[in-house]
This record gives sequence, structure tokens and C-alpha cells, in this order.
Amino acid sequence: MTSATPTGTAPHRAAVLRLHEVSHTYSGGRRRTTVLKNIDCTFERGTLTAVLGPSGSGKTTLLSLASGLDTPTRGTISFDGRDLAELGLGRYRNRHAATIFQQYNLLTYMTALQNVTTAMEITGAKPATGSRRSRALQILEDMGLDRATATRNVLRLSGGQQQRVAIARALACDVDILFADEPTGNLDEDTADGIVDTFRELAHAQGKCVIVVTHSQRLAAKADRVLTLRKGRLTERRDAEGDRGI
Ligand SMILES: Nc1ncnc2c1ncn2[C@@H]1O[C@H](COP(=O)(O)OP(=O)(O)OP(=O)(O)O)[C@@H](O)[C@H]1O
Repeated sequence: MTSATPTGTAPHRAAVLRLHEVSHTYSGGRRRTTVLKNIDCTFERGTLTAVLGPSGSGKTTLLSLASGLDTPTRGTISFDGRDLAELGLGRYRNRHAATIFQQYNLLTYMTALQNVTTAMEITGAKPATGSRRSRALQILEDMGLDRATATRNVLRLSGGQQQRVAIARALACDVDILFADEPTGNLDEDTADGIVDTFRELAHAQGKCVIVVTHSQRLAAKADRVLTLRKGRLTERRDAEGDRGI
């Protein structure tokens, strides 16, 4: 097992998430597909990790397991030393982890603002000052969505705007671990760079553990740690040495 030691990042590193001998097999009828094979990996607070890999290599599956949406067929996943099965997946998802989904998963009968404030209520996120509504508006504005856009039904927003609402919703939850599945896929380069800088700031200034699945080498270049999933195995990129098993 390894953990990255990049330079220039936050001092408050501590293991927060551990995957121990995790394997995952999908079964449908007579077909069984083993997507993940014996993955052993630790993620720390204060780091931004990019997970790369060819399409269909299991990146979304890895994220689903690590974010408590599904349970592995073998192995254990623990948060702060506690097995997720013991902690409770619902509690883990509500209190400790937020996910930005590839398909956004916004509540389509609500405005952008309501999507964010509802998530804050569910997770119990309380702003240091002001109301949830004012904090939500601020985060949406930081994402480039003004008040008029924030108070529009999400179905009346563009794909890129919906993606930013999904990011704002996750940021507002103030959790320990932020997972994101292709969070910059629908965004222009400048907006995407801004989002990646936000992720870096969350990790380095606020000590969050940020794990991003991506096909973007541009995003990966800004991550503290780059993992690659291929044929069910996870390897870590070390600049001078190339990829190596973890
Ligand atoms: N619910 C499911 N039932 C059966 N097989 C599944 C299921 N979900 C995913 N798979 C299969 O598992 C493999 C990995 O899928 P996954 O979505 O995790 O890959 P990915 O690396 O995220 O792909 P992409 O980059 O295209 O989003 C694929 O072969 C996929 O068909």
C-alpha cells in the first residue's frame, strides 16, 4: 500500500478512506464480469486524486463503492478506520461524502438554489455565518451562476450550467470526502480550470479528500496524485518512474 507525498500541499494529511482487498463482480444471468481485482489503496485528507483509465475499466464502479452507493463483492472499505458496513452507508453518504455524478442527478422539479439548499438540509450543513439560502447563492455565484439563473428550474439550464449546480450542491455539503465523476466533461476549458482550482483549494486549504474520475489529462496534471485503472488493477503514476502497482 502506498500514499502520495507530493510537495506544496497541505500539512494536515491523514488517511481518511481505505479500500482493502476490494474486488467487484457484476453478475447478470450466466455472465459474470469482474471489474475490480483486489484493490488496496488509501486516500488522505488534503489531497486531490485523479483516477484515469480507459472507458469501461471500472472507474465509475470504483467511485460507487468508495462513495457508499454500492458494496464490494469482496474486501472492505473504511472511513476514518470504521468499516462502512458498520458505520452505515446512508450515514456515510449523508454526513461524510458527497458525489458529483456524471449525469448530475439534480432534482428536476426544483430550482438550482433549491437543489443546493435541500442538500444542505439533508446533510445538516450549517454555514458559519448567514442562512443556508445566502450561502447557497454565494456558492452558485462562485460557480458563475447569478441569482436569476440560480432561481430558475434546473431543466431550463444548459448542460454546463446543470453541471455547475451539481458541483455547487456537493461543495455546499461540507463533507470530508468529495467524489466527482467526469466533473468537467461538459465545460469549456476556462470554466473547467476554475473548477479544478476549486477542488485543489478544497483539498489544500480546507483539508478535504477530493477524488475525481476523469479522462482529462489537463485535470490530472493539476492533481497531487494520479491513479490509473486498467484490467481491474490500480496503478499510481510516479513522474520519474512511470506507473507502478499499489
Ligand atoms: N450494473 C451493472 N451491471 C453489469 N455490468 C456493469 C454494471 N455497471 C457497469 N458494468 C460494467 O462494468 C464495466 C465497468 O463499468 P464502469 O462504468 O465502472 O466503467 P468506467 O471506467 O467508468 O467507464 P466510462 O469511462 O466509459 O464511464 C463495464 O464493462 C460495464 O459494462
